[in-house]
Amino acid sequence: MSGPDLTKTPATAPAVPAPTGEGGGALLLRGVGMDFHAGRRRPAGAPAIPTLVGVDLAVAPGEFVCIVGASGSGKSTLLRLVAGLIRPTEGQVTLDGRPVEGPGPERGLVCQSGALFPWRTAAANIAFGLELLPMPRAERRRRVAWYLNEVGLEAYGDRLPGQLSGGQRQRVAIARALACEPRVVLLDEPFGALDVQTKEDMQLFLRQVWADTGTTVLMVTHDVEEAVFLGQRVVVLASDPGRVVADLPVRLPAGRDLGTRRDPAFLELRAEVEDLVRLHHRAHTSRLAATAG
Ligand SMILES: Nc1ncnc2c1ncn2[C@@H]1O[C@H](COP(=O)(O)OP(=O)(O)OP(=O)(O)O)[C@@H](O)[C@H]1O
Repeated sequence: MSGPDLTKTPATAPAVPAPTGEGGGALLLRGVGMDFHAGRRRPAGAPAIPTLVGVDLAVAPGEFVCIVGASGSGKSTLLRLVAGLIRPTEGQVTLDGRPVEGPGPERGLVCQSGALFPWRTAAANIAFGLELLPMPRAERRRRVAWYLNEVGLEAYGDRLPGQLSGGQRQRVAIARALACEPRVVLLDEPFGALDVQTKEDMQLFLRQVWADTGTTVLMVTHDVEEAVFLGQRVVVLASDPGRVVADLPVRLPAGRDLGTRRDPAFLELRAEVEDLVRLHHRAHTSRLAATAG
């Protein structure tokens, strides 16, 4: 993986060394299970089946892994467990050998809506996480400038989120997550709300940012094409209970462009993953029908 492109650093902002993946980012889920109602009275109508069971997943430092699966298969739950927003009822999540016990700056989360602070400018949004870290003000300013530049928004630092397009807002959200130089970036359907063209641009942009920073990426998407285009591996979840049913390597060149989508290897893997998602979705809906009947 290449290092950061320092030629892109603005004259006013000396280069901030970006993470290279050598600083860690090894994620391990061992026997992870999540039952939201464990040990509590189950609310009427709540499913008796746990959300996730027996999830084993290893992500190497600097790897880009995508998770796909039908709606309700537990994709977001898995990401929230890794983010430390919720604790598993079974098993353990570790980052570089240390148990994940809550949120932390070494794991940056980006969700579909971006969730920017509407009263803060783009630059101030990116600065937010840095303000919580012990860091001289000049260093914070340098990092904000570097990441604004990295996401191609150096001219937009003073804009409020309401004055940015959807794609620009997501770029700010990604820059905000990256600015703390996390060992792992967690992305939950980050481009789900964007139009097709902007989504394609953002996918290319994300591959570039990943190549520049070398950070580990774990991304949830329901878009199989996006997962195969972006990931080095695609993990497929099935529902009821949510579990891993496939973990497939993406054997495509590292330098991906829009032509990659016409590569026979791409088309073959996309079809294989779509079939798996469909198969497990059908099995799920027939189980529901049988229960209702
Ligand atoms: N806080 C919660 N309390 C109870 N159940 C929950 C909670 N969060 C999620 N669930 C349940 O866990 C299951 C998986 O939800 P999750 O959002 O992880 O799925 P998903 O695969 O991300 O779905 P989608 O693709 O529709 O976003 C669902 O049945 C959902 O109702």
